[in-house]
Amino acid sequence: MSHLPVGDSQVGEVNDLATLAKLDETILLNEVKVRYENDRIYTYVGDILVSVNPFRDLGIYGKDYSEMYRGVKKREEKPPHIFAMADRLYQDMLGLRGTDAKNQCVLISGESGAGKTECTKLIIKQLIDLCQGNSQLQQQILQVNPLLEAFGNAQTLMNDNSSRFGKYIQLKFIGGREYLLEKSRMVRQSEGEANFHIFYYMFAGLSADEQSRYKLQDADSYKYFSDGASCIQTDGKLLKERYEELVNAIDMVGFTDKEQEDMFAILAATLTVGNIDVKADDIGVADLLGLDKLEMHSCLSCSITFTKGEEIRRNYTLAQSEEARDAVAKALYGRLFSWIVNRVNTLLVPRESFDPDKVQEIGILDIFGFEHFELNSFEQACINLANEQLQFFFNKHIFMLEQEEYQGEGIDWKEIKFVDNKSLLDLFLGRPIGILALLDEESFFPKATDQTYVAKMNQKFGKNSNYIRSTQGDAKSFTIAHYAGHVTCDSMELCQVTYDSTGWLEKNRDTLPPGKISRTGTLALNHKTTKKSRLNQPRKAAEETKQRKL
Ligand SMILES: Nc1ncnc2c1ncn2[C@@H]1O[C@H](COP(=O)(O)OP(=O)(O)OP(=O)(O)O)[C@@H](O)[C@H]1O
Repeated sequence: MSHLPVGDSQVGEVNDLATLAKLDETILLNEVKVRYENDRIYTYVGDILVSVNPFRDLGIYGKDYSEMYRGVKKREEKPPHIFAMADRLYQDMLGLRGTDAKNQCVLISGESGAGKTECTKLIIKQLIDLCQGNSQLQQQILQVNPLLEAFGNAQTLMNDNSSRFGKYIQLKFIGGREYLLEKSRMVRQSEGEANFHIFYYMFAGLSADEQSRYKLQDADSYKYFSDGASCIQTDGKLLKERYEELVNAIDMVGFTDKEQEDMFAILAATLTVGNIDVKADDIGVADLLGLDKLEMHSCLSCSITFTKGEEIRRNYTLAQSEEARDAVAKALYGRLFSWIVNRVNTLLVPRESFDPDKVQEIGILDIFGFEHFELNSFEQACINLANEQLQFFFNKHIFMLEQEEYQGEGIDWKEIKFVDNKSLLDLFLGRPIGILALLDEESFFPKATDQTYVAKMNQKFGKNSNYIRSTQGDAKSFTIAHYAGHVTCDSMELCQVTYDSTGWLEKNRDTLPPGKISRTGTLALNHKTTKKSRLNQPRKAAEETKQRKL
């Protein structure tokens, strides 16, 4: 069916759109739409599998389907399916289709709520079924998702279970890496959005005794629930079930009881950090963190630098103290999350000895999708830039390399036109002058503000076709014409996202009051610092920004 020329086939009947005699954006969208209306959510376009989120159970992921897509010899024999993708990855990794055994990689891309994480889970599920390996290990791997989702996902306006971190999962040589956890969510959430799921599960699931052991107060009293915590009452039953699934997952993956207790103690303390009254002397949460109260208070109220052996103490303004407090909470949560990911990797390393050079792997990259809200901040800019980079990679891989190959082989080929987003990447990543380089530069100047940052951008990028300066005389916002995400907008023009620069400098600095968190659960604050080390902080921020550029 998939090889019918376009003239003989009905719209929606072709499984692989790359086989159509003519394919443009309108035809592609129409084909996918008609297939979707007939519950065919998957469509091939050459090597790519297009998936449309049905938002309902179509009954297509059970054992029967898993069996149907096992060891498929010819892809055309079966309708497109995510399990077919998994089967092909598996066969190619092992060299079962007549080619050399090779490591494989899947890149899953789409806007927020498109179904990327579900696709990731389905691929892992099918790969595990195909391996038929150690059943305890299989179960452990399957439990990693609910665990990471509890700590790394949250309700947003686009998706009730939105991933707020990117992940790259490596199967076989088991391991995972996290990218860019949205730590700012720990301390502030927009209207209609929520903190990370784990906090709500914790209140719904912990017994009264446990809550008192962790010194938890009434959920409504915590300032880090910006939009309230009423869901703990209204959705209590469901949240309790989720808590039980999570505790089961924690056990299955292999965390000890002590580690589990430590996790909840740190979560409770992190939440409590938000209620510190920086103007008052009493910092009760220091006890929860095992810290000296005076030391912690001092750390949140002033900076101390040493110049030529002389101590210079500068009191923070109220806003600076609050920033320092929130930075502690973000660092605690961020490090707890990293610790969990690292611990999962350690716990799931196969026990049998293996030669890393020979181990084949399948990598699955699932990052957050393009975001375009009413209010877009630094997090949206980072997420959208990551999506632009993926799109660039995709364009390069699919169009440019393919065309180069045709040219190299002297094949008569009419050049395909595609939208190249390189100019946008240059706008963001250019050095020495790009949006992020300027942000690093401004983060370095003590007197810089979010407004001076935007003013500099207006001056530097005023003539860039992807940069639109605000016409409102509003010095705090700017607009970017994005390539990624444009199908989510009304027209097929570039998607214009207006970013509000409030807090960008601070978020980019991501300054923790000088000191260190030595290990999860122990925050060793030491607010004495030297002039040199303070000056190094923007550089550290710049290094982290570099890491964010996936
Ligand atoms: N194949 C599917 N069948 C049925 N429902 C689905 C499917 N894929 C996704 N969904 C539904 O859509 C919701 C959103 O999907 P998912 O969380 O995978 O989106 P996402 O692209 O990862 O979003 P984000 O970028 O915000 O993390 C899921 O919670 C699920 O209810």
